[in-house]
Amino acid sequence: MERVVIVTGANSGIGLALCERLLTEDSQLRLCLACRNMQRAEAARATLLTSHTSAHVDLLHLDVGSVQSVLSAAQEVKTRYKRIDFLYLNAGIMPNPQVNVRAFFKGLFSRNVINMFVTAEGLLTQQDCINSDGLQEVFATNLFGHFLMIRELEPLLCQAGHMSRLVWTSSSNACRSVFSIEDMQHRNGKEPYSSSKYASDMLSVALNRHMNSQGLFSTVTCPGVVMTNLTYGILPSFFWTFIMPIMWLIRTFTNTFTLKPYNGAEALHWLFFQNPESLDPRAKYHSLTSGFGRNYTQPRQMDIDDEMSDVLYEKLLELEKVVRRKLNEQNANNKAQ
Ligand SMILES: NC(=O)C1=CN([C@@H]2O[C@H](COP(=O)(O)OP(=O)(O)OC[C@H]3O[C@@H](n4cnc5c(N)ncnc54)[C@H](OP(=O)(O)O)[C@@H]3O)[C@@H](O)[C@H]2O)C=CC1
Ligand SMILES: CC(C)CCC[C@@H](C)[C@H]1CC[C@H]2C3=C(CC[C@]12C)[C@@]1(C)CCC(=O)[C@@H](C)[C@@H]1CC3
Repeated sequence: MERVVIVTGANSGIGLALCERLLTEDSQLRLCLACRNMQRAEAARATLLTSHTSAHVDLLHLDVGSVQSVLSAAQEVKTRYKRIDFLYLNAGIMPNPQVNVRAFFKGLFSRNVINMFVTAEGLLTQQDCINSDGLQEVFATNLFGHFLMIRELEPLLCQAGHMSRLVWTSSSNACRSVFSIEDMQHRNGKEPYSSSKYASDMLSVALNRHMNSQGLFSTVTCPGVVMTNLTYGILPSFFWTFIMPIMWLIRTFTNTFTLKPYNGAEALHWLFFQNPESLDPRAKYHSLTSGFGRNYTQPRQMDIDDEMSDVLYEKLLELEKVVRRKLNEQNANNKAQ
């Protein structure tokens, strides 16, 4: 039976590179690109079909930052497929990023310099906003929409005698000290991206505890620093081109400067071939590229508290109830009018 693989945010960057790599390995896949912009999704599909002419590539309209869109998309998935083998939770945003140039130059001459280039800890802030569901946009896109999608697709992900997989594109920018369980949406902070990525790491740990017995396994990855639309939103592409020789040099010290989307997708691709029971649920699987350009995957332990990850899971379930209630009320009001 052909395997069904859904990738969110598949129309560009790491998501698109993953699709390309998966089709190269298995042309029998049923690959579904879940994207918010159908024009960009069509273009990505056309690119994939140019190199894989007989591939099965479906499109799904999904704005993962909108509750209504997630519910409609999940409904559509249930009519199309009987089972999901892999759900790659890759879509992500970092809106209005600001680089703290002072902290950067201070870090450059500190003992922490390598860590600064790997994690960007303390270097980046973002301006978040509230979306039409009343949720913080970064939290809604990077975490909650994906959570809701998983909940909706449980019947297709948890099937007797079969193992299904969730794979998160997290980040080494995920930081425990930035996340607060009392403010899981990060309404009061300036690092919503880092907070949302740490939350996805915790959610993955909690999902494994709650869902492994039903055949659902979750894994977290970090693609490294990759030149994509996300990084071009931090600094313009000409700047990155200008500092490229320095980035190649940094690669010889850290291996986390994977730079190309193909390299950044390494861990996502590697996980596709692993037995989920042999993976460490508390590890983040990093895509790495050596100074000589060799790609490989390496697990690194995450700094996660089991108790806090369970509290987060419960809080997400509570929020799910609230947003569903709100949506039902809205729909009832619309009908009454
Ligand atoms: N680049 C890097 O250095 C790193 C990236 N990551 C993570 O990798 C993932 C992929 O990002 P990357 O490839 O770099 O950047 P891109 O911006 O190229 O890719 C992000 C993808 O997510 C999609 N997306 C964004 N918001 C939504 C939404 N609301 N609904 C559906 N799709 C959405 C984008 O669609 P659209 O084209 O319509 O905007 C795009 O396809 C992200 O989760 C990011 O946080 C992690 C660490 C480092
Ligand atoms: C002269 C300039 C002020 C130089 C600034 C360099 C920074 C913009 C980069 C240094 C480390 C980079 C980095 C990321 C973005 C760009 C830097 C801050 C990420 C945060 C991109 C997205 C991620 O998820 C992380 C894994 C990256 C970590 C390193």
